[in-house]
Amino acid sequence: MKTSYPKQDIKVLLLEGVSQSAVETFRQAGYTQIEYHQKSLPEAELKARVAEAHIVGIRSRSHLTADVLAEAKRLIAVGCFCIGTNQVDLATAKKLGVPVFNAPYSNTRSVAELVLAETIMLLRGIPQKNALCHRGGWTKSAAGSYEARGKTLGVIGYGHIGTQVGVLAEGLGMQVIFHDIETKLSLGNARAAASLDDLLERSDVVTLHVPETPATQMMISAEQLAKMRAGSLLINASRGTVVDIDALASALRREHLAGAAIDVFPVEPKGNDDPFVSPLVGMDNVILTPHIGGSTLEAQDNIGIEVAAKLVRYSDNGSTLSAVNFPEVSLPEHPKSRRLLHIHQNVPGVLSRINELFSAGNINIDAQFLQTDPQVGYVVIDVSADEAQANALKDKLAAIQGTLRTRVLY
Ligand SMILES: NC(=O)c1ccc[n+]([C@@H]2O[C@H](COP(=O)([O-])OP(=O)(O)OC[C@H]3O[C@@H](n4cnc5c(N)ncnc54)[C@H](O)[C@@H]3O)[C@@H](O)[C@H]2O)c1
Ligand SMILES: O=C(O)CC[C@@H](O)C(=O)O
Repeated sequence: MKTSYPKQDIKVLLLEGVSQSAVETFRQAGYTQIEYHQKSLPEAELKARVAEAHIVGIRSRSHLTADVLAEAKRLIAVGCFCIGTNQVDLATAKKLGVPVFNAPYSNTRSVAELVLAETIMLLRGIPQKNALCHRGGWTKSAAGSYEARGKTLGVIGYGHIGTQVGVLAEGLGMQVIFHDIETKLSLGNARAAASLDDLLERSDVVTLHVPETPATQMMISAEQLAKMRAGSLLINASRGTVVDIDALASALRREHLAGAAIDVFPVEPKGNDDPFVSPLVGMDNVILTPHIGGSTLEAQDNIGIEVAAKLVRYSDNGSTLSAVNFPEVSLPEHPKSRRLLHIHQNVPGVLSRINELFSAGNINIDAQFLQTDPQVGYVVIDVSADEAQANALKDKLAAIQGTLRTRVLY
């Protein structure tokens, strides 16, 4: 059956070197117009490219702000080929009728493994020993070197990654305590700390696994660092805005903290050719990594398939299951019907005007799916109609006041 919007007309823009598995997933689904960039784009170019695109795929460096999204007149959906979605103005995307998808679990294990490795390295003082050996030095000594066994790991943000870190750390014989804003089921022998301060005061190693939100901005500042135990260690593989990096540098210089492992920074280079600047550069007891917590081939390959498949499913079938900013519907295929999508502001009267259109046109509705949230309504209507009727209906649907987006899928 011919669609009103053939796949070969749908432009897919993929940025930041997302895995080739994403490209392959789009190709296998019949999408041919795929523009691929290894890097993020400067804002003016990003706006120009997004203005042409129907589907945009990014990682953590491309910021889809309200300004950028204002250019995105044709945009159907956004894919974040990662876990974090803080780089997209989700509320604006929703107001524009654009669902945003991500891969909420695909790199969880990769981050957890790195954090576990860093915990051991930091406890043994390996970063500074390694640095000294590279300079021709030799510090064969047990001073400042500890086993992980029996030490307390404080996990801040006990979600997918935090729980995995906790489980792996228990395997090493560590005691795990955690702090979260939600009540969480403890895995293994992990226990909730009484408060963030309680966690900071009791932990030998503190690891951060919170999302970037207004509440987590600078949640570890001078005051919190001062509450950490003398000689303790900090790991941040969450978001750069969560830690006051100058205060951390100062705590390390004063040797209040014995070391740190930092993967994410308040300002990160736009690409691999840009310089990296941080007050932590040159500190031998700090492991610095270029935001690669989730960058393993396994994770990137899985993320490419998962997010591309979600975008294809939405574009082909209308399903929004697991969208992070949008009413979720999981739709069956009705190949004998025509499928129309209507995304609208959730204000009284829109649905009745939609239904009036079908009854006035004497069009039989085979199935109808509706999901709303306080701002947006998403209705999918399967009808017995020919192509011309479906396209005429689409135009009438588009004229209903409050309409954000409408399409004929097939
Ligand atoms: N370094 C990397 O490459 C990398 C890779 C993946 C994810 N991340 C980051 O890690 C974050 C966590 O990932 P996840 O999959 O575990 O997310 P998640 O949503 O499963 O878990 C986050 C947890 O943090 C808790 N939380 C939120 N606000 C909090 C607050 N103010 N105080 C305490 N707890 C709070 C939530 O309740 C939740 O349990 C992501 O949002 C992303 O920013 C980084
Ligand atoms: O791949 C990226 O750029 C981001 C990785 C990580 O921070 C995530 O949110 O999944």
